[in-house]
Amino acid sequence: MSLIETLSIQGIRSFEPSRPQKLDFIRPVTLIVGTNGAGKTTIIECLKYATTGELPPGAKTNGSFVHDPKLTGEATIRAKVGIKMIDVFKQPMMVTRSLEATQKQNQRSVTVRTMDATIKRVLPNGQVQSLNQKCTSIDSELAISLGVSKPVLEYVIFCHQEESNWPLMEGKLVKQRFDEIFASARYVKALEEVRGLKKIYDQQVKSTDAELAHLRQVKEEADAKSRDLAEKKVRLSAYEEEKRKVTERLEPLEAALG
Ligand SMILES: Nc1ncnc2c1ncn2[C@@H]1O[C@H](COP(=O)(O)OP(=O)(O)OP(=O)(O)O)[C@@H](O)[C@H]1O
Repeated sequence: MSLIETLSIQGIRSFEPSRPQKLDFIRPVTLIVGTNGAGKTTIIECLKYATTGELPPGAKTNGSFVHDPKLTGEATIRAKVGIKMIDVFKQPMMVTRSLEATQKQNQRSVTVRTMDATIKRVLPNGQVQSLNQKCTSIDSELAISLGVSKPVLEYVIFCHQEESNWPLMEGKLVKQRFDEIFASARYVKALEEVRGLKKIYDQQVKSTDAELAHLRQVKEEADAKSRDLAEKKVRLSAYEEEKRKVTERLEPLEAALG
């Protein structure tokens, strides 16, 4: 089992951009309590963002996930979310994702860019391994390290409160999400591939059967011909024997005739 030990948040919603704030998660369970607007949802959103790379609903378009640049009077706010965890292989690792929100002059909207995502691992030999999104898929690496797939993290464990009713949504979407959660899409794909291969092999069997029938007929003809040849050879050797006997009788007669 993997375990998230700490979460560090900087410059996300009401979490200040000038320094990171750290939360320690305790075992067996950590309760997050606070008044309205205290930042409970933000903590879950940060956990979801750190583990899946997915921003909360609407955050890409209205930029509200990052601390509002208008509140500090700065054009750009750099935000960072990090988790320290123990992976399924019992190795410690750290995940950091950073974002940047820019408030353009004379524009109300804020543009948000994902800047970087890194994983740092302490290997069993004590060496520190560092991976970033330029050299690997951080989301896939994390799913392996956490031992939980991205759809389970996104739709079940860190499901956003605004999306918690998704099982009651339109049937097509519910099926799509269940397929993702149970990873059935790859089985459907594999099944499609197996069906395609079966079609190809069925056609090959059909044409091989037709060829076999033709070859059987050719073999029967060849067998008949070889039987005919053997008969003819027997008759030929009988004729040759008869010819030899006739020649034997003819020779003294020819000699007598002179
Ligand atoms: N872009 C932003 N910049 C700065 N502060 C923000 C930004 N977006 C939201 N906030 C503030 O961050 C806080 C977000 O709180 P959050 O929704 O996480 O609280 P909560 O504890 O889950 O509240 P509730 O119990 O009402 O669900 C609010 O106080 C909100 O005013």
